[in-house]
Amino acid sequence: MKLFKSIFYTSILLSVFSCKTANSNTINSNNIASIKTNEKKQTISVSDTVFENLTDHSKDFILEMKYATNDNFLNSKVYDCASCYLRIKTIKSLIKANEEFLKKGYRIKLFDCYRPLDVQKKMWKIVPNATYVANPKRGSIHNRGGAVDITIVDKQGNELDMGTKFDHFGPESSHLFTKLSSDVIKNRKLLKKIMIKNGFESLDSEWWHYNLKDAKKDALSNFSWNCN
Ligand SMILES: C[C@@H](N)C(=O)N[C@H](C)C(=O)O
Ligand SMILES: [Zn+2]
Repeated sequence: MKLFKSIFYTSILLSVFSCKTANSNTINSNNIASIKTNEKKQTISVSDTVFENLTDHSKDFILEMKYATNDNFLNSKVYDCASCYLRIKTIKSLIKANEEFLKKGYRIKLFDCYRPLDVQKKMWKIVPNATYVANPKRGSIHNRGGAVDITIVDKQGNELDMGTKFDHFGPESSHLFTKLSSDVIKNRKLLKKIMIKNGFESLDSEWWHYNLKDAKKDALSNFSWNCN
């Protein structure tokens, strides 16, 4: 009888324990897995479209945000402060491109990043020419957080010779313009090659402008970033 009782209670204990273990394992593994999956899904979709400050992700860029100064074709400071906001997917591709430049002893200098739609309208009033300024009715990829205006600098911070200044609205700025020194052609080619390799496309008329390929369908924005 004693033996029977001890077998009976032991089997009850074992079954409760195994049931709990199996149950909690199943629940835990399912829940954790699904929560993680959900979190992962959310992280991927949110992080790729959200706007963030480039310098929160990398300090390896040089910023010379021209529209935060009076030294631009508007002759007016149209940004409150010099920050480079972009969608995270643009930041990711830009960092990869910059890593390639760094390996070669160069880095990217930025002249412009995300640009509010109202600033695009101001630009269009001054230069209503879609070769050089995107029509705000359609919007620029800058307004979608997917375009950058850039050049390359060496270890001393000297800009490589690209043949014209940034925002020179003339044929000499075009990738198709050939009456340029071999150095200029080489420098433009280097910029283009690395940017295209990392998910960007060039604009024929402006050697400095690059659009993230995967940004055309993103929404136009008009927010101004916080300067504090
Ligand atoms: C204004 C110039 N820096 C520029 O970015 N032009 C392109 C075409 C744009 O406005 O998208
Ligand atoms: Zn541009």
